[in-house]
Amino acid sequence: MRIPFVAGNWKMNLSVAEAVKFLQEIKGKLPDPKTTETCIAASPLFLESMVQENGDSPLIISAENCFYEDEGAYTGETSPKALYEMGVTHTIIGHSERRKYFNETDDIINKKVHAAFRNKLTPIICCDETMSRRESADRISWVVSQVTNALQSVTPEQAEKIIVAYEPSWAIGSGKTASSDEAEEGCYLIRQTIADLYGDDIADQVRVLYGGSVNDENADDILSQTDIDGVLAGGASLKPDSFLNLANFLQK
Ligand SMILES: O=C(CO)COP(=O)(O)O
Repeated sequence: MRIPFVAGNWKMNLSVAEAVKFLQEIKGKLPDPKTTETCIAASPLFLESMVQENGDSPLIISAENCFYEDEGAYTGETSPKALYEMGVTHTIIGHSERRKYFNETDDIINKKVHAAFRNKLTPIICCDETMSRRESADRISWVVSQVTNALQSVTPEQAEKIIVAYEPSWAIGSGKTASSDEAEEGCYLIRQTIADLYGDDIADQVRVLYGGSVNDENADDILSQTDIDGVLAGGASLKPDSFLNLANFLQK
């Protein structure tokens, strides 16, 4: 039985003061984590204040990215070791914006997945699909190869803990959500790839999320799909009310 996972990715938005206020506003209003786990991924600048403000609230505090080395001469990078020390438990890895603007390759993403596990962080691995890929014949192999490459040398014990998000970049920030069938198809493909790599038992445990213009109007359709265990929302996670609507969706 997979526990639904509702996550927000704030990207490079809000301020430290706004982040803290957001956590104050949602405190006590989140679902029981036995029924739905909730998570916000934020800038590393905010994370320490957020962990402190969060206290024993069930909200999971995640980074949006981390580097693949623990420490060293890597100016400007975010250490996964320091994230763990700070009380952060999860990190997004391989978001399409990292792939597009920061040239992250599958190889870098795989190294980051290992760095996350080495530092006891749960990776939320994003799998992209551009519109040109969607329209081309190799789109299935593109999704399969991103998952396969991200998981190179990842053990079955580690693999069962990962969270994977299908986030077609043509649906991100565009207001154009994938239809529930398109979203299910992408998430199904990811689960099948994990089954091919690690077997059905592990594939059945891994949470697969959909992300791309999710809001409280389309969440119903998306979350009712068999292979979609939750959402990774950008814009709709920036306001406490709309995040709470998504977080509590399954309790209604
Ligand atoms: O990129 C996303 C989450 O990681 C999705 O962003 P939007 O929900 O704003 O489209």
